[in-house]
Amino acid sequence: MGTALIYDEEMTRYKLLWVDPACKIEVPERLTVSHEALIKNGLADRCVSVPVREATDADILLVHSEEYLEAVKKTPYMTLEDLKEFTLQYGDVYFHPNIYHCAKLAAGAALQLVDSVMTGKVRNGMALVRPPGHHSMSSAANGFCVFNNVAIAAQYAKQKYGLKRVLIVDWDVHHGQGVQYCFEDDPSVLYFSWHRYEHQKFWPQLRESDYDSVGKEKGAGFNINVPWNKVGMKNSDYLSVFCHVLLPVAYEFCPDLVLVCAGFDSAIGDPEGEMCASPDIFAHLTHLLMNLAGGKLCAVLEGGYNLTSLPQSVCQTVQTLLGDPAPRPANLDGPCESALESLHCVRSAHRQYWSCLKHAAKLPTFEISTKRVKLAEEEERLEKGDEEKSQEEQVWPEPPKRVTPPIRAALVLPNGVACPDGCESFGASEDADPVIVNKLRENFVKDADDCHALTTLSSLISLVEKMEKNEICSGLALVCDVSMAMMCVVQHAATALSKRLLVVCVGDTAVPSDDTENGKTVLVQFSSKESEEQKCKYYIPVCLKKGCSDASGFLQAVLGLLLPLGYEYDPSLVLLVRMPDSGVCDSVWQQLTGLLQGLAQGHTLVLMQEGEKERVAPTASALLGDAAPSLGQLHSPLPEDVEVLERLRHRLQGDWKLLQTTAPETG
Ligand SMILES: CC(O)(O)NCCCCNCCCN
Ligand SMILES: [Zn+2]
Repeated sequence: MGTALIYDEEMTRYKLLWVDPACKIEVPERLTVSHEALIKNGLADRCVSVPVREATDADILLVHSEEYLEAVKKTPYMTLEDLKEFTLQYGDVYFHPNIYHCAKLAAGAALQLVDSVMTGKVRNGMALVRPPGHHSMSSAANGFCVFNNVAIAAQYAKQKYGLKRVLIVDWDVHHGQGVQYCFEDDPSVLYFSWHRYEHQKFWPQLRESDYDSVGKEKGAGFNINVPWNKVGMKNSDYLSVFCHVLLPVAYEFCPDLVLVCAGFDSAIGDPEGEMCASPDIFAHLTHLLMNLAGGKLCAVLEGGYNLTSLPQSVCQTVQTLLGDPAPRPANLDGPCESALESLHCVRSAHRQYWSCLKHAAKLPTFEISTKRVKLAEEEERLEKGDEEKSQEEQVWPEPPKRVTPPIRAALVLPNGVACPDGCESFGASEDADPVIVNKLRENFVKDADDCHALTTLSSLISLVEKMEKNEICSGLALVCDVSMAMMCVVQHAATALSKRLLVVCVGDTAVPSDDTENGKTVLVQFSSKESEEQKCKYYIPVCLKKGCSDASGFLQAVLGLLLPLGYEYDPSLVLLVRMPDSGVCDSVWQQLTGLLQGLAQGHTLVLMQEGEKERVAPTASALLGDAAPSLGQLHSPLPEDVEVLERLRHRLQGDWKLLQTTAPETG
């Protein structure tokens, strides 16, 4: 299934008609440069074009009051003076004779997107709209927003499709208070937002935008606010919050649909956000959400005011929705202290609501609050100092071209095992390098005349070579001895390949720990066997009580340990090894295979035992980028597993900064 793109140039036909410094950044060009970039990069015509429609009164009344709708209906007939007058009652927003029409189209576009996804016409999609929506409230326009496009879409989806749970992810740099107010007592809609806050000094300066607004009554726990108390947040800060807050909770919540308030003013260069995250981070944020809700994801444009980073970020998002592998994340150096403090506060505020956070460190409230006050005062003084510091022009490299290899998935299968559609069957190329073959023979193939093993191994080696050259994206091999095949690839990668290898071993087996010494290989092993304590930074045994058979424990380990570590390590190849007795179930296996493709530009090589031929189809579908099946609502992970995870994170966070979840104790 494809990706929907919803855009109509009618939504460019309104603009600010008077002087208002607060609103001058919200210009029609935001939409035109974004759409033109999609066309220029050949992404628009890879999408399914879905037309906009006007939201009906009934649609709008799902969120807004009748008096507000009636008032807005009058604006097309107002004089300029009346429009100015009408605007005065709201904050940081402007009206225009054509904005009511455009606001109906923006909301209608979101609904068209929901229909396209829910009816299975497409898998996911993006709506390029203006005016944005997430600040508008039941009876008020605000922050350039007139109707709350995404809130209306959530109510519409619940009503029309009987959805039980909807996740709204708001990565815009402003707090979508309109969305929060709409759902704060509603446990069926989980609203997640990060936003520039600066201890309530940044617009809209609301007390209820802080991390302790967790929702009300039945909705307690279903509102997650991550305040950024400093500007300059980077890719590491964003990924940390996804891995340690949003994803664990989102998987536990198990939404039927994911809506994204896709604001790109959280990208570098934006005058509002003043953050430093690069546009390609949105490829990863999108990718990390694409295995929720069976891939049903609707992204609706909110903010984004830098006419260079906005189109770049839009293209990164749409290209990922189309299934293209994400670019390797630029050098991730760990979250900053302010971000860690916010992370700690949010996890602590939600401990009581989400079992994945149950063991999150508590907030020493007294100490943290006084520390925060001290910090804020300190910042106040600094702020005074650099009042005149204007926003220096930020520059950043053009996001890398994301070329998809001609072969998406290559499979090395024994005779008689069918190769699923979309995959290429891969055999040892005749020109297998004799030197390598001989070395294999010596090192790995026990009885030298076992030509079957030899051909399989040389197929593996040439497969790895072709992945290295980006001729093949991912691979899957059924081998007679998984451990031996793993050692062979590790050995080859360590010597022949110049880059880093991440080995993810699912299940018990002896692993080549000596090879992890050289820092070229990181090996993470999930098993139920306590392994002898390895002090090596590069061999990480994750011992789970029920091994990989307990979905929630295993998944929390993947989200809270493997992913952050994998992002920080930034391998050029991921080797995913499934041991015969791993006990991992198909849906968890597919989630893992899907999530890991956010690393190494999707270069994932899967090794499985020959006997597991019924695993070929589900694994191949994950390698082809199909969304993994939903895991269902996860029960609490076993306390022992959470304990193991916390201890591991604590032990490793000195070496792996993205594992941190609390600010280092300051002296
Ligand atoms: C959709 C959105 O979240 O991007 N709207 C942002 C509204 C910002 C209002 N304040 C502007 C002050 C000018 N420096
Ligand atoms: Zn914004």
